[in-house]
Amino acid sequence: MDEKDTSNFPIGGSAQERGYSHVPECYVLPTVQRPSQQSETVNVPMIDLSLLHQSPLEKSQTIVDIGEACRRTGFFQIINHGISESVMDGALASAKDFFDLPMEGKTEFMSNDIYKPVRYSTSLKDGVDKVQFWRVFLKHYAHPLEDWIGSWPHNPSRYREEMGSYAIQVRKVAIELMGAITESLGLGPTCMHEEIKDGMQVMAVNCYPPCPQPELALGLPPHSDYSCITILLQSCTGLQIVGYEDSEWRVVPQIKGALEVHVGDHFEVLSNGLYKSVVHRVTLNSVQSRLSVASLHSLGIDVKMASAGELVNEHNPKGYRESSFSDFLNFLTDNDLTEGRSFLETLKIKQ
Ligand SMILES: O=C(O)CCC(=O)C(=O)O
Ligand SMILES: [Fe+2]
Repeated sequence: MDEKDTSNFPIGGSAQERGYSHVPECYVLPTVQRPSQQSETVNVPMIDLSLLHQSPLEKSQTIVDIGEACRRTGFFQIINHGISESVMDGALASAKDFFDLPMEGKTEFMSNDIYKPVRYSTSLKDGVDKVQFWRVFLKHYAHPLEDWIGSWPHNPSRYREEMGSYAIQVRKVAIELMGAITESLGLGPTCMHEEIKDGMQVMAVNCYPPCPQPELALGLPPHSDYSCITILLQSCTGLQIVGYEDSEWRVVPQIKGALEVHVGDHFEVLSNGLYKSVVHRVTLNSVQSRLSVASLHSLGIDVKMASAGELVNEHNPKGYRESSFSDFLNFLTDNDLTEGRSFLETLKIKQ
């Protein structure tokens, strides 16, 4: 997620250090938006990515399973994706070290300018009476890595190497998955291959501090990602997705070594609505900080995503306007996602 932010609250440190625990009323969400503390765990489809490299039969069944998951929930988990646990642990550990730096180490990246390719900011809103979304984040472009890594934090010293190594590996997985998804749509594995290969990778490195009353606040409000797909690495549970059939929020389980995959808005558009961009949110806990690294993959900044002609017909007429990543950024300058505005809704063509 990306968002415009109006906070001037000092970022970093524990909730207590920031003084939130003294004024608990200031972050309460309206009752209907508060997270239930008894949410069930979602039964997430699990895809073994190594099967894409096995027999033609196993490969084609895996592509069918991926398509089914994109259609039913817009969400699945992957195992045997080829990224080692040490690389994933390194990304989370270097993120933690960055957020743990004293304020002076982070201020140079602090910005609310959503067009900046590297920025550090917060969703902790310091309005007169609302501090509802407890997230600090570092966001940076990541592809081509050599163009951007020089502007990433140089402190902690491990950051560039460890986050960079994860960035390269997760992008490889994303490219393979995007090919499998276009194939599952009947568009072939090389559909938009060049545009995808030259596309953007934006990494949202998120930290959710412990919240003294997690039942009254959220880490991130409900949203879908603008991307084609997002691959998410998390340090502990907290992510929830909403069921299409019953609108219930359910907890995404944390499975060691697995990564989460979200269908984003741009693949809902490409599929002309056959696949669903998953609506998700982040809940908090009172005990530990939660870290996540969301890697968002899209076409080039000004390259428009349109619904595939093959998927538009009299039974399924064109449902979406075309748009690019920069259209999304322009949308954000006038709209606040934390107030429930949705980019995808603006793309829908009313029949
Ligand atoms: O922290 C998470 O689990 C989700 C992050 C997310 O949804 C985002 O950065 O868009
Ligand atoms: Fe997201």
